[in-house]
Amino acid sequence: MRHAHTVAQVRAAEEASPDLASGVLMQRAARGLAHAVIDLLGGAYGRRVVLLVGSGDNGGDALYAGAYLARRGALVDAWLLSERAHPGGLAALRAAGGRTVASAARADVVVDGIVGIGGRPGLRREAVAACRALGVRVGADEHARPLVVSVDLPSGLDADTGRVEGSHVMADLTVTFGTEKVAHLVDPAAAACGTVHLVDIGLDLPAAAVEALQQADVATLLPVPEGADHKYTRGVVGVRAGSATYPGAARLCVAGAASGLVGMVRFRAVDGDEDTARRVVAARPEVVTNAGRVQAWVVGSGGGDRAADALAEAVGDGVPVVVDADALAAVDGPLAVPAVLTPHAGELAQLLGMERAEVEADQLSAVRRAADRFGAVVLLKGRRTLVAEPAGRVRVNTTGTPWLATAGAGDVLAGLIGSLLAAGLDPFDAASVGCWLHGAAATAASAGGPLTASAVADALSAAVRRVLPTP
Ligand SMILES: NC(=O)C1=CN([C@@H]2O[C@H](COP(=O)(O)OP(=O)(O)OC[C@H]3O[C@@H](n4cnc5c(N)ncnc54)[C@H](O)[C@@H]3O)[C@@H](O)[C@H]2O)[C@@H](O)CC1
Ligand SMILES: Nc1ncnc2c1ncn2[C@@H]1O[C@H](COP(=O)(O)OP(=O)(O)O)[C@@H](O)[C@H]1O
Ligand SMILES: [K+]
Repeated sequence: MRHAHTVAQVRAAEEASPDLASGVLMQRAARGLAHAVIDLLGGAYGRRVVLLVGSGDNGGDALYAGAYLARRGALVDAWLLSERAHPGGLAALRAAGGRTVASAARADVVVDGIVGIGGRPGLRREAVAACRALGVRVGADEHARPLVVSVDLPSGLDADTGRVEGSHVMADLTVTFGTEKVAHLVDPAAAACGTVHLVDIGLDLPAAAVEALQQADVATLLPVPEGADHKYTRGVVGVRAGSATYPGAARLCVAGAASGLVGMVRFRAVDGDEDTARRVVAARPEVVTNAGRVQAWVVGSGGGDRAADALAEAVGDGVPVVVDADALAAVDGPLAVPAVLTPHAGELAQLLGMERAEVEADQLSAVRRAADRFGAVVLLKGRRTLVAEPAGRVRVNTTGTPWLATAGAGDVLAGLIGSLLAAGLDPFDAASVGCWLHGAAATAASAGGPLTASAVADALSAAVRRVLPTP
């Protein structure tokens, strides 16, 4: 599991550490930072390193790491952006042969120690000017540039929210300490961090604010059939998706449900259209289309005008339900059954009465608000899909590829989550394991190239197999 904590949690853990006062925490941080820079550059000797140094301990980390790099033969210049700089770090850098400079134009790597978790969002004018002089991207501008390593957090980001306000550094690599921060995992801030490398400095931390499943976590959560299981004990997932207008959505949702994680998939067309059902069975002969019991329903993908009725009928069955696409419009408060709502940003904006841009700018608070208001697990789809439950836990998904942004991919995801619910996972685990597998299948099927929703569905069984221990 990857964990992200808030600044307040990190501060409290640092205060409680016996190694804070002696400066040992900072030494661990700086050494980890220096090693990450050496790994990135493939060595230190002869490399031109410019440190951008702010007034706080974030600048101190950069200075001590600079001293370490200078001792290994790097040419290290520290550009001090404030009249104050960490005195111990400055002395260490000078003793190692590093220099302080008032400007610089060229570097193999820029180490961004302007501001870390102690900063307010946005960059000051001098910091923006220094970044520009060195070709460090601040926000969306693009030009030829050196590698940029941010210390703890790309300067200018808000550590706790995932929001972006004002200018900020765009990093290739962010080296963080003790634990990840929310901004490392949650978009849009996460998109500014590049690769995130965590250095353990020995902090003792409480439960995380945000977490991200890793393959090992998915392996422990996956439903695996046992000796005496039969198809009904493994679970039956019901799909009420597609319509005469959108018959493809029915097939894609069923394909997501039919990756083999449940004993049976039962399909019912939302508008009762027999043609849709026939086409689903033609594509997937293992799917049954008669009425009967299910352990979870998926409702709404491509469901057209009758999705609200289909949702009401599914809820009437008293089993957990995945509410997707057209059925989301019928949700105006908590449902009578455990539910996973699967909106993209536009659908979540409608659910909350907000603008889409507001949801995209503050994804974490929007998904938390929706989980609280609808008393359900809410999965907000995007590059970094978020899964929130009413009790406050949040997971962020880090698998996938931008090629997954393709029509019908959401139908596959809804079916997959439904199958995990029917197999017995609770809604929070079903949603977060579902988007992890969906992203992993997409990455494998894409292999760096174009992707269709059908290809994602076809790759699901193999993605599950890769997670399971080898027999
Ligand atoms: N406390 C500890 O034990 C450890 C702290 N560490 C480092 O310490 C950092 C936190 O240090 P600080 O609490 O000194 O805070 P920072 O160094 O993150 O920032 C505070 C300083 O930046 C200035 N500042 C605030 N907003 C700014 C902005 N938008 N633009 C430019 N300057 C701004 C403030 O005037 C203040 O002097 C962490 O991010 C991490 O890098 C690490 O060394 C690990 C151990
Ligand atoms: N930039 C991106 N990078 C990775 N995955 C993405 C990106 N944009 C969207 N996705 C994923 O693609 C899928 C799109 O689903 P959705 O918007 O519901 O499409 P549809 O309604 O056509 O099925 C979601 O799983 C979402 O998380
Ligand atoms: K920084």
